[in-house]
Amino acid sequence: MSVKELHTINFRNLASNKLALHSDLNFLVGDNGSGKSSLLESLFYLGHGKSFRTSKVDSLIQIGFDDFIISVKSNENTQLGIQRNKLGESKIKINGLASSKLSDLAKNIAVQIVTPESFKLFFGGPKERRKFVDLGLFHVEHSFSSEWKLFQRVYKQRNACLRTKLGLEQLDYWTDEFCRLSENIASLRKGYIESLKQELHYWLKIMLPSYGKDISIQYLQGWNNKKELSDILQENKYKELEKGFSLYGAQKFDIRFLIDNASIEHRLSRGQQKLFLLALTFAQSKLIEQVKRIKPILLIDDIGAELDHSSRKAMFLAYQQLNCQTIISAIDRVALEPLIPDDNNYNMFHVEHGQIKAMIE
Ligand SMILES: Nc1ncnc2c1ncn2[C@@H]1O[C@H](COP(=O)(O)OP(=O)(O)OP(=O)(O)O)[C@@H](O)[C@H]1O
Repeated sequence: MSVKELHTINFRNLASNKLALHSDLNFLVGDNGSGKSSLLESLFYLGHGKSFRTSKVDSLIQIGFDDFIISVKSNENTQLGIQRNKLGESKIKINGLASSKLSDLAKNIAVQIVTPESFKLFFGGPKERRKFVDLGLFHVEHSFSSEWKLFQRVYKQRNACLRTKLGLEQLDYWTDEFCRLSENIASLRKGYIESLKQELHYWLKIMLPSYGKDISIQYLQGWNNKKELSDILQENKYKELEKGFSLYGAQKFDIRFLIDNASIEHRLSRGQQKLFLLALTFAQSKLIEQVKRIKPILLIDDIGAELDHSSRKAMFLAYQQLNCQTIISAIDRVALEPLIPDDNNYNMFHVEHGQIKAMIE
């Protein structure tokens, strides 16, 4: 999918803005605090039903208003919209029809983002890495979403037995289910990470050619992979009862990015790490595109941060092969120079005090 028109009302500092987007490449230029990230956030919100910056919906609604609306028309004639109010109530519309599920929106639009905060993938806790992998899996592996929902239900029930110690006779039942679902989910994740690794190498060859072949992703499934999960849980039964929650299982998975067995963050500079993040996101976008009929939309916030001229050029070479609708923001036009195609086939927007205007180049 590519967005033809994006309309925001009362989202952050963006009052009412209607943007006619280019089907390939779009640039947003504006000073600090003008509203660039907010615009990217609005499109991300439509695709994910949540922000990449906050879990507080109130802070997304423009100060002094009660709700916000984000809607898009696609080049394929799909119309999607979401309205969210201060009480946390959402109204979702897909092609004019009301829907009650945020996941229905995500079935129609896939949005990927790289921001200066994306470094959390290396430096943050496992939560960020789990989110990244599961987002890809949600789009690429159809059975993942239902297996994961089921797993979470069983995980909660098992934890309740461990915590309250009231349903100990039921613990064995929930443990069997927990093991079965953990194994299923671990195998889906493992398969996905194998595909991601292969795809990643293609993009690293373009963006980080001198490191590409030495980079690998290590998958840690959430328990020692040389043992059966059921045996581990049996061995640790009293430890888990003492703690009151599950210590092993699919909820505990993590991934590591390595160069010759050393963590990436110790071997690559900040700029190189950003190129790695972009390569990873491009790889994920490509996998999503291969499986879904919907092409992902790629958002890159503050491209100038961390990347020098030649890194931005390398990113542009890769972008040209990606063939996804992309919106890139920067503080000034100079930061965008290595990315601007000679054929003028792009749209440029200027953002100022929450107002977005198309610029004639
Ligand atoms: N709910 C809200 N209502 C009104 N204004 C808001 C709200 N939330 C945030 N803002 C303001 O919106 C402005 C735009 O923020 P945003 O992060 O989009 O800027 P930006 O253009 O991406 O800046 P930078 O280049 O510094 O990243 C900020 O000044 C912020 O204080």
